[in-house]
Amino acid sequence: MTTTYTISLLGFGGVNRALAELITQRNDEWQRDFGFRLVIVGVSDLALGSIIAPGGIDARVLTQTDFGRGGFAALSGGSADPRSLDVVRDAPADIVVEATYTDAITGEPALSHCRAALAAGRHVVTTNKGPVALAARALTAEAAREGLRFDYEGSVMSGTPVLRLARQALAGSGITGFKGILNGTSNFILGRMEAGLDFAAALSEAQAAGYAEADPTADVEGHDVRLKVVILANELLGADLAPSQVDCSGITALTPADIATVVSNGQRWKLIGSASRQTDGRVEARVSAECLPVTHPLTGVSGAVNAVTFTTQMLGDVTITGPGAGRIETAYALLSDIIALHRDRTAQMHQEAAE
Ligand SMILES: NC(=O)C1=CN([C@@H]2O[C@H](COP(=O)(O)OP(=O)(O)OC[C@H]3O[C@@H](n4cnc5c(N)ncnc54)[C@H](OP(=O)(O)O)[C@@H]3O)[C@@H](O)[C@H]2O)C=CC1
Ligand SMILES: N[C@@H](CCO)C(=O)O
Repeated sequence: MTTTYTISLLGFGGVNRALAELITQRNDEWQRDFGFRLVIVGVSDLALGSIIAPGGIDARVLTQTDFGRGGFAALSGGSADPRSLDVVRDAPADIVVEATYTDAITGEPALSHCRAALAAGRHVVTTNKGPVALAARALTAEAAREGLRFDYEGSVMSGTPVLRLARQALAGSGITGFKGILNGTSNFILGRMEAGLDFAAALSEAQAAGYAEADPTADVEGHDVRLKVVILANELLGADLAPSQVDCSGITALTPADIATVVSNGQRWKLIGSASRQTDGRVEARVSAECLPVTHPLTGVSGAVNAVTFTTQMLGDVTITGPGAGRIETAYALLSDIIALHRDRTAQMHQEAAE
C-alpha cells in the first residue's frame, strides 16, 4: 500500500529547494522502501511568491525553472505575494515543512507558521532553530494534543541524527552533559584560515556552499551554536534555558596570527558549545572559542563537519560526528522526520486494526 503525503514548503531557499530536488529524484525509491510518496501542494517564499495547488505541483518545474522575483505568479494557483499563512491554512497539506530564516530573538515568522500549521491540523517538520530553541516544549505539546507531530532533527547538526541518537539509542544511559562543535560555517572558516585565507574570503566560501545563515553574524558570533545548545540542553538534560541565559562569544576576535600561532604549537581553535548538569541540579551552558590540544577528539573535526560528545553515566563518553550544514544534508533531516512520522502512523494503524 502506498501513502501519499501532501506537503507545503515554507521558504524556498537552499534547504527546501534541495528537498524538492530529492522528490524529483527519489519518490519511487521512497515508495518502494518505505511505502510513501511526497506531493507538494503549497509553497511560499518571500521573493518568489506563493503557490496553492491542491492537485499538486510538479517538483521538476519548481526546481528547474528560473523564477524571478514574484515568478510563482505565472503558475496555476500562483501569486507574487508570499502569503505564507494562507499557504499554511489553505493548501491541503498533511505536513508543513518550515525552512524560512532563523530568528534567534522572536522565532518569527517560523513560530507563527508552526502554530498556524498545528492549529490547521497539519504535522510540522522544521530545520528552523528559532521556534525549536524558544518553544519546542509548547509546540510538541500542542502537536500531541491534536494527534500531530512536531519534528526538528535538522535543527542541530543538519541531517546527522544527533537528536534521535540521544533520545532513542542513548535512552536510559544517563546523559549528564555534552560538548561539541555545532556550527559548520565557523568550523569551515577556522579551517580555511588555518590554510591561509582571510576571514572574509573564508566566509564567502562557506556562503557559496550553502552552510551560512542568511545573516552569517549568527554563525561567527556563536548565536547559532547558542540556539543548538539550548535545544540539546532543554531536550536531553531537562533544562529550561532561554538563549539569553547562555554566555556566548564567537570566532570574530581571532586574528590570523592567533590561528597560526596555535597551529604551530600543534593546537587548533574550535567554537565549542557545551552544557552540563551540576550537582545542585542546575544546568550550566556556554559557547566560546577554545584552543584544543591535538590529542583532543574534537580537534580533528574539519570543514562543515560537526561533532558532539555526550557524557553518560552508563557508557562514559559517546561521540557522534557528521555533516553540520549543507543543503542536501539538511533536506535529508526533513526526510528523516517524515520517515519517522510515516513509521509512527503505520504502527498506529496496525495497532488500531489489531484492536
Ligand atoms: N543551510 C543549512 O545548512 C542549514 C539550515 N538550517 C536552517 O534551515 C532554514 C533554511 O535554511 P536555508 O534554506 O539554508 O536558508 P535560505 O536563506 O537559503 O532560505 C530561507 C528561505 O526562506 C524564505 N523566507 C524568509 N522569510 C519568509 C517568509 N516570511 N515567508 C516565506 N518565505 C520566507 C527566504 O526567502 P527570500 O530568499 O526569497 O527572501 C528564503 O528563500 C534556516 O532556518 C536555517 O537556519 C538548519 C540546518 C542546516
Ligand atoms: N548555519 C548553520 C547551519 C546549520 O544549522 C551552520 O553553519 O552550522
